[in-house]
Amino acid sequence: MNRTGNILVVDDDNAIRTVIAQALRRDGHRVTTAASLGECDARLASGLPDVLISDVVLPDGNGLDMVGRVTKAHPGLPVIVLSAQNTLTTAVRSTEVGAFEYLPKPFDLDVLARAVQSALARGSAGVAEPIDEGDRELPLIGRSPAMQDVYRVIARVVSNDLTVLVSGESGTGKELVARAIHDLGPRRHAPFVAINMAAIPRELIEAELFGHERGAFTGAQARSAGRFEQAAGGTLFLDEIGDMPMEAQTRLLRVLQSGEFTTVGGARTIRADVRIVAATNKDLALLVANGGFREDLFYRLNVVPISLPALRARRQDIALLARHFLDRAAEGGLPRKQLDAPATAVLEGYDWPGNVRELENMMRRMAVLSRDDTIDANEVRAMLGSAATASSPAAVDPGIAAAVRARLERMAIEEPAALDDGSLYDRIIGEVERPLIEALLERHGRNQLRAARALGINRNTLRKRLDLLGIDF
Ligand SMILES: Nc1ncnc2c1ncn2[C@@H]1O[C@H](COP(=O)(O)OP(=O)(O)OP(=O)(O)O)[C@@H](O)[C@H]1O
Repeated sequence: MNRTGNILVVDDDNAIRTVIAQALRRDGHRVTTAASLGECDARLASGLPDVLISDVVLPDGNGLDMVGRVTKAHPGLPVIVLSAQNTLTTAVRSTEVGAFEYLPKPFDLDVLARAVQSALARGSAGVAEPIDEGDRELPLIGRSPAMQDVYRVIARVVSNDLTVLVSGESGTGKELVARAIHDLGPRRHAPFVAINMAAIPRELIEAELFGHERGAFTGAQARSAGRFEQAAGGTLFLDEIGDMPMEAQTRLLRVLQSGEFTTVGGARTIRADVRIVAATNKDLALLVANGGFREDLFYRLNVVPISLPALRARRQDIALLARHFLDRAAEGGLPRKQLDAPATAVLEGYDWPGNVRELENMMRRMAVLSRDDTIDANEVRAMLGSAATASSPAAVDPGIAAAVRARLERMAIEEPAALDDGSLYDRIIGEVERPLIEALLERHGRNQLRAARALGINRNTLRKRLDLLGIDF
């Protein structure tokens, strides 16, 4: 059954305030509103609501500072933060100041209604203690809805020790997420230690993880601390966990169950005081189904799953990331460069099989190689090679796209039957092909060999096309 309660909505945008208030009233809640921090303080002074909903940017100050004060003074009051500044900073700051929930704008009213329900259900049963916030730089760039989801999960796990399993294609930022979880949480003053299961010989993985005693195996000349010990108090990042050999999986599972581990070849048992973040670019559930990964270990690791989107699934972040990497290159002493709008469009149209890493590397190369301060679309296309032109809808000149659309519209009026008679492809391509070939012949002094080379077709093909299109040569 739905609970109802007193809700205070703080937002300086009249329309948003009204829409939220109406929706919540429809659900049976009693709603008061405030358009500023001053008004909010006045409402709070005359009585606490059951749930406070607040925007971040308010005309007389920052909503998050107010939320921090309110949650400190009234730890039982659940606060839902709304924000159009959709960064990891806002998501994490919201959690740190003790907010119950963070919703990036624009949000779905149903989602807000559900958040209000769980806030009422939680009531004073316990809201996260506010954490003191220093000025920490947050590394993850991206404002797409897919990244917002990632930020919300990160914000939820930073202050606890739940095991996180990050999955995503290579270069999507899995290690960066692991580091963010470490850097933002209470373990940040202890080490972050990474180990890549795919990069270490299989027979050495257990010794690397748990350490070994002198003489434990051939070549073990001295006692060596493993990564679990090195990461004590901090975070252990198990990269490419899908490549972990079975025996090591069994041992890892025992450690996760008992909270203790034994060094290889030694009787010493050591308490495992680490937070585990694992990552995989393989489908671990599939590996489990095929018998390549222990099911019980999978569940132990997959307590909080974070799935990172491929860059092509969040194209709206590409411009932001590209600028960020150019700025970083400039800070690192390389020439400062910027991208013009068509160049950005080409980047946005490319599929980025290597994800953010590929974009980062390319921006560094552009910073070095591009001649002008402003990088243009041709340079980007040249750098991306044929892949960009072939796969990228954004790489099509907008003028050509508009001309083709206009041609189709004219056809629809003048000869509508042609739209359905199966000749469309040849007709339209023919219309584009003719001026292209003519222009190139002209450019190369009617030298067919050179025109064919420039077109990337052989001379015989060019001749056939000239014949077919009835072009004089
Ligand atoms: N959202 C992001 N914002 C800024 N930089 C990013 C982001 N995602 C990834 N990067 C950068 O891209 C590069 C690759 O990221 P990372 O090493 O975390 O990827 P990964 O998924 O762990 O890759 P792999 O599976 O190949 O190990 C790094 O240099 C990282 O700093």
